[in-house]
Amino acid sequence: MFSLFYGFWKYIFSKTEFHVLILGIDKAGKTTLLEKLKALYSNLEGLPPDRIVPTVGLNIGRIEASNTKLIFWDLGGQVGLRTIWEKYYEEAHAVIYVIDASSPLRFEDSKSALEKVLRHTDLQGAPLLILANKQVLPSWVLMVGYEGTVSSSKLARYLNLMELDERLLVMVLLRCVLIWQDIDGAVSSSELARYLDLKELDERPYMFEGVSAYDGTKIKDCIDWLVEVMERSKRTDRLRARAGVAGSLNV
Ligand SMILES: Nc1nc2c(ncn2[C@@H]2O[C@H](COP(=O)(O)OP(=O)(O)OP(=O)(O)O)[C@@H](O)[C@H]2O)c(=O)[nH]1
Ligand SMILES: [Mg+2]
Repeated sequence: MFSLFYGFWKYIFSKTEFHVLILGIDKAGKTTLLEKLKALYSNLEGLPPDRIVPTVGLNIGRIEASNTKLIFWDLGGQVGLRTIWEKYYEEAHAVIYVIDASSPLRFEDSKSALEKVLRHTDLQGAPLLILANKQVLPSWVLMVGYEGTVSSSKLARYLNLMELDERLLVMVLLRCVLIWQDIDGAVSSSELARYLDLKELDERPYMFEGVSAYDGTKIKDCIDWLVEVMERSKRTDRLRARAGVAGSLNV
């Protein structure tokens, strides 16, 4: 009798748990996003961006949002590591696919990696959130300003490199302008959607959104959407039914 009540109590009050895969090619900003999620939804600080290194194995993050538990699996995006992704497909309720929207030269690689993900039968019907990341500029770029030229002395003051000789300073300046132009070119989520022109999205819920994993812009809106679609998704029903069958076989 007790176990019956306990089971009922657990059914009513326990929070639904969802597994969300964070995928995308290397340097897209997946781990930065994971650390930002931890910071936004828990008391944990989350690693600052300058302490994040390329992922080789798996990073796991747990948060609670909209009365559910979300478990994120963040995998490495380097070419040799992408074969590991599919080992996690079967258990995933949804996928967040991160794209560096400031690096058009890498869009083709992002697109083909994503198409491969979408073709995999183990991810059938999984809701998909595509993030056009890096929409917000780092603080030093904001400081020197969008318009007008950056004076070398102003930049030097900020970089605190006054002791370098002039030639080196010019090189540093050139590098900064290159980075600046790259970031300045971040494409919007709708432009990215047009470029990707994905064909296999029909039966799954999906959304494109421009975000910044650095400062958290739009991240909470994305998580709200994701929770809502996972709760309504047929895939969630299928995973639940399978877990139920597995549970009853274990009794
Ligand atoms: N400007 C800007 N840079 C970002 C943003 N998010 C991540 N980055 C930078 O992008 C680089 C790669 O970030 P990671 O989070 O390590 O990328 P990743 O997708 O986890 O890369 P792998 O682990 O190699 O697959 C780092 O230098 C980050 O600081 C962002 O929103 N804006
Ligand atoms: Mg990473």
